[in-house]
Amino acid sequence: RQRQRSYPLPPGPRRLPLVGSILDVPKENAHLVLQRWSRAYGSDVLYFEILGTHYVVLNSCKATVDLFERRSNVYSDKIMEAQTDLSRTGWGRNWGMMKYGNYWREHRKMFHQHFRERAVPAYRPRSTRAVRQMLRSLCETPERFKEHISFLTACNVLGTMYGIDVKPEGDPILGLIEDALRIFSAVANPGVYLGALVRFLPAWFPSAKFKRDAAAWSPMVEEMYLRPYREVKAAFEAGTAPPCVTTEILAELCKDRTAPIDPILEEVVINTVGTGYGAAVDTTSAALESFILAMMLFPEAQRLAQEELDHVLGNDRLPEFDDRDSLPYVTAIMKEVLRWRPPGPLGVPHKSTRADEYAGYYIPAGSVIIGNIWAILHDEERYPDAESFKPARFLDSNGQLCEDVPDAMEVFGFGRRLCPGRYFVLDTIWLSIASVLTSFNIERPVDESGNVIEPTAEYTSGLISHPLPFKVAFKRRGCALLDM
Ligand code: HEM
Repeated sequence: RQRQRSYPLPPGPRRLPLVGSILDVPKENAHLVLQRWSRAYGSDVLYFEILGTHYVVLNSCKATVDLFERRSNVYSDKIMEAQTDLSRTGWGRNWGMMKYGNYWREHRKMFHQHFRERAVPAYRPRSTRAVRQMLRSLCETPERFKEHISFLTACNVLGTMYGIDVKPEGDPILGLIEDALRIFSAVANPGVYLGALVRFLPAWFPSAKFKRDAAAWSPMVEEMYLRPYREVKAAFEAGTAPPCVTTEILAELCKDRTAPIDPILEEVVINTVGTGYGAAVDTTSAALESFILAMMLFPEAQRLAQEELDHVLGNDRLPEFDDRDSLPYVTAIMKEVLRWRPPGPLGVPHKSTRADEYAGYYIPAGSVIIGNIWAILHDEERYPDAESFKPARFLDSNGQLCEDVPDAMEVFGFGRRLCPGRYFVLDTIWLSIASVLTSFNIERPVDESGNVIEPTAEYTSGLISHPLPFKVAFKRRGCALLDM
């Protein structure tokens, strides 16, 4: 109370009695509106309130470093229990939304052991196979490129996590995941089911549709977590488990493979691997869809990357991970894709655990703290001409990756909750970009009358933002596919 008296709240939209800023909070493209508010109020820290819940938005890299990193003991909590009520939907197992503390730490430690920088090269052979499968599918049915991208990511992650070889058509596990992820993206959209609204409304109230939806969704999400785990565990007990992260974890935990696992620890295993693939599939697909869109919209960047690839590979083989150091422009394209259209423009909100003061403003305890990844990656001071697609911004005058420019890695979030899958996914995205550009020219398609079809280049709103459906022409190049 003392602090509250000494410092004002950060600036933000009008607040009405009881309901707060409910009328002004955007439901669509919230990242853009929050970025605009920052300019309008002349502050990189904003505040709004809905039905008594405090929201603080950080719109600059400096503010996110100052709070999420330098004061991580206060700003590493998540909002699931208190605001979004995700646990009602079955997504309570998602440790990316879990309360900061020892239980979350156990998940993070287990995951980190298998996805730290030095661990991920072990997964590269599988990723390479998955990327090559995607190239074959793109040759056969290029118009279904979105499905091929989803299949690549699902195949790669499910294979790595559970050793599952998913079927290209009608795989029941894939269907289950897609349904569960659709639920997650919808309910976790900060603009749709703003938690405070949900919590205080009775179930029959039209806006409380969430509560009814949640009850129906819960068994489906639970099944998504349990079914693949149980399959691997049964195979592990029978001594036939495929090599994968789950098998490795089980082997670490059980000296004797038929010995029972401590039930609390087993829950941690189920959540750790299950959340991993949930967190990976949609984000990776969104990034690769944006890559395809960018190549169509910015042909010069595509041409320069292909020149580099042809020079290094001689146009007679596909790229390998070992080629990475010789292909800096391809790496720059990857960074620019993630910067230009970050898959999660508002990241995953954190929560403050005590009252604080920052930049002369009061931040109430229990505030939802949103790091606006979009605003940071479109900050004109750090990325001049930010809306343009310019991979060269990451390169020095010799065309090498430059250490001194911001590297857009805020796309993976902040502080102690920073995405632990980043090394793994950067591998997948890099190899996909290098392989697709080696094998195809990506062009705007033409209709039957020969007119070029322009994409809308618009995006969905939600926790993960995808380009709206668009058409594209993949034209095969050279003999690069011969050794597939
Ligand atoms: C381009 C792809 C990806 C993007 C843009 C991305 C982005 C993010 C972001 C923004 C967060 C929240 C960070 C925060 O709270 O500040 C996060 C968390 C997380 N990500 Fe990723 N991610 C990607 C891929 C992956 C992959 C492939 C995996 C797994 C293999 C993964 C696993 C996780 C997990 C488990 C968390 C929760 C971490 C925690 O709360 O401690 N992500 N990711």
